[in-house]
Amino acid sequence: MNENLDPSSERLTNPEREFEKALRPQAFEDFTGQDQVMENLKIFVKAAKLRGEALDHVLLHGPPGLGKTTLSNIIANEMGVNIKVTSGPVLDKPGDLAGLLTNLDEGDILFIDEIHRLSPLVEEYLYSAMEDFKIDILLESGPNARSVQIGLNPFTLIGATTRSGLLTSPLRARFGINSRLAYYDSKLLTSIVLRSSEILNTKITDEGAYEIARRSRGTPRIANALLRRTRDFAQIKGNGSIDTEIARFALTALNVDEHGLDEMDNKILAAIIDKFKGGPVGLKTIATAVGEDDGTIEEVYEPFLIQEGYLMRTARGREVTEAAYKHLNRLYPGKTGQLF
Ligand SMILES: Nc1ncnc2c1ncn2[C@@H]1O[C@H](COP(=O)(O)OP(=O)(O)OP(=O)(O)O)[C@@H](O)[C@H]1O
Ligand SMILES: [Mg+2]
Repeated sequence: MNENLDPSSERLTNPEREFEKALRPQAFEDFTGQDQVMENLKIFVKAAKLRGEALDHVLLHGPPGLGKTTLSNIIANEMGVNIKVTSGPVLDKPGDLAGLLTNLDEGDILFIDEIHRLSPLVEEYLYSAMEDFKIDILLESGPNARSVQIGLNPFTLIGATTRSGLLTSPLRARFGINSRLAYYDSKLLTSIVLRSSEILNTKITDEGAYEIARRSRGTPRIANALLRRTRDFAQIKGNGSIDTEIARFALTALNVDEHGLDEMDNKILAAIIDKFKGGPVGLKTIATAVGEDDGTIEEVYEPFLIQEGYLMRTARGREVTEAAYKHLNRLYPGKTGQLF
């Protein structure tokens, strides 16, 4: 897969990160889509502000690039509070967390990205902080060591995860607000592409924007990345503005197919068909066959392939659908058990 189009933010290059920042919506009204989630959040934020209280803890989950980090920053802006950002793997001892928590002002937000990767020790430490706004701190060490409980300012924890299935139930239960972000449809992504083009000062036709949008795996981050690449093609191969023709040319050159599946999507489907007779086959086996991490396949690629009807998750493993055979121009052997 082209590394710049990788939907997972961990692998973004520096210019990509800068670009994301510039395009990131700052207020509720700039954020497109996720209507149900947004409607609720707006109410919760408004109510918390009216009462002059910290917002309840928020868990945001969903595939990479759909707006979890963006939304957390928007919530901080709308609440008019500070946001401190950290992530699960970075917090390796309770002490790290204590330092962050004791520095929060009333109502502030602590954003923990990849919250499914907290160590059990840190996670447990978080429980009383979230529930009672209290933590235990160890004073001195050795024989004189004793722990004292200190109170924290009421704060809001926002946790983001691409893998909510890996959260423990005690942690999950401590979030009052639990929002799942879904893939965006082409219409919403078209408006996101149009908005981004305006910020980037790039001319684009509605049809050109739609062409990029419908091939972006339902993901704003990918739509923006494809827009950026397409803009390069428009500058070098055209007159700088983007229309359908330039968009098609660029997307083909970037190995994004007609249906918006990228190289890894197609590799996964092809492996299941060609090596495992269409499945069912286990996730780990697929991962080995395509040379990708099984967690990444499960959290990044699979949800979209399932949503688009190319793949099914069954009790016996992953199976491709007839649509996958058609998509890859392979002869469909019929359903299992009805082989001719
Ligand atoms: N609803 C939206 N409207 C406009 N732009 C959006 C929207 N959601 C996301 N974006 C754009 O997509 C980019 C990626 O979003 P963001 O970083 O918030 O995703 P994420 O869910 O946190 O991903 P990850 O799981 O990889 O951390 C942002 O820079 C932003 O510009
Ligand atoms: Mg993020």
